[in-house]
Amino acid sequence: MGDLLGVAVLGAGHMGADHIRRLDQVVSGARVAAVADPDTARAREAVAGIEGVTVHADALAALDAPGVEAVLIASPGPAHEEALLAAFARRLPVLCEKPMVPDPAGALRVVEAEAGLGRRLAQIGFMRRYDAEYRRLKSLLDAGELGRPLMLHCTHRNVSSPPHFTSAMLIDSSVSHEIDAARWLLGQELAAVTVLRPAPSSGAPEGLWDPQFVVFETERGALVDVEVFVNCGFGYQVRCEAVGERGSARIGEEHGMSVTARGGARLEVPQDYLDRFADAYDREVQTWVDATRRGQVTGPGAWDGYAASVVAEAGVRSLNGAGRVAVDLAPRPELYARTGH
Ligand SMILES: NC(=O)c1ccc[n+]([C@@H]2O[C@H](COP(=O)([O-])OP(=O)(O)OC[C@H]3O[C@@H](n4cnc5c(N)ncnc54)[C@H](O)[C@@H]3O)[C@@H](O)[C@H]2O)c1
Ligand SMILES: O[C@H]1[C@H](O)[C@@H](O)[C@H](O)[C@@H](O)[C@H]1O
Repeated sequence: MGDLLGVAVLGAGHMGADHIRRLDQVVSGARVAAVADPDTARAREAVAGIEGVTVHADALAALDAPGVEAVLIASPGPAHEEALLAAFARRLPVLCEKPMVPDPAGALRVVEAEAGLGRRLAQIGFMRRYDAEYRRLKSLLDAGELGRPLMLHCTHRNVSSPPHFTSAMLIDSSVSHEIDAARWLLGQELAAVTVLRPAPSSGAPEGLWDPQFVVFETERGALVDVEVFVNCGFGYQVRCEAVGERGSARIGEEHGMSVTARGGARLEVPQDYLDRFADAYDREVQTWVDATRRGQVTGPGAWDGYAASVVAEAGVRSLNGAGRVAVDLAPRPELYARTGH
């Protein structure tokens, strides 16, 4: 390994371009060595001013480019499986954006491929685990101050959804964060899911079931509810309240600047995830680079990505009329024996 970890970034869209900037300007110990995007103009724009980086239309060509020692996958979810398996074949450590692989069968193939290597190479981009507020809530729950957790009440609102967004993506793209956060905060698997939907908002694109209300039952009898509303129009709001037998704790309320002007006061609300979770993404990628340089994987892994896909797919079946759907996970390979891996 050189002085700086050489990273290939696959996908130079919203997330990929932001990660390229982060690797180049924020994170220490790494450099962008290669970028792949079928839209090569977009890739070139994302690396403008960065030296020593090669641009590729094909993702696999970027993995084989000079100086590549690790991979950051920020292409759309359906492209992730091929990229993950190709990285494993080359023994390259990977940070893969969520959803790891939206289809559970593909997600299981990724788990089995990594388990077959006998060592972890993949970290999944569930960045809320690196958010300061989520970490405080996790510490509080682990310390037992709230007593046994009974419920999590979650809110996940986006100002608007991208044009390609489908009703299923409210669950397998947006709620995938709550699925991972709930599993991590509670240290339990999610055992069943029921999705309800009110009459759609008139602010949602025609045909999109937005908002939705999702209820998870955990394996030890806690409940997790999620309001997901991706065309709310007014702000990016991610909240979570944990209710235990002896207390409750709430995060996500106090973001933005408090402004007093013209005889009134207002609290500015972030408008997107890049703003709300900026520090979390920075900590996520820095931690990944540091661990990779030590030859370790410390963050959420392929099993977490797989579990999220299975739970989300059950949620999509519920959304499509199946009522309460039980979650059926494959046996957990020994490689992922420890919670959160
Ligand atoms: N962690 C988060 O909060 C967060 C936020 C946004 C997006 N994401 C995830 O990041 C990923 C990318 O989302 P986005 O919003 O940047 O999408 P985007 O549409 O803005 O960008 C995707 C880019 O990938 C390119 N691409 C398509 N197929 C490719 C392939 N096979 N190899 C390489 N590049 C390919 C596209 O041309 C496009 O430029 C998704 O998995 C998404 O769920 C995560
Ligand atoms: O891909 C994005 C991203 O994961 C965001 O964090 C989430 O708030 C959005 O709903 C989702 O569409």
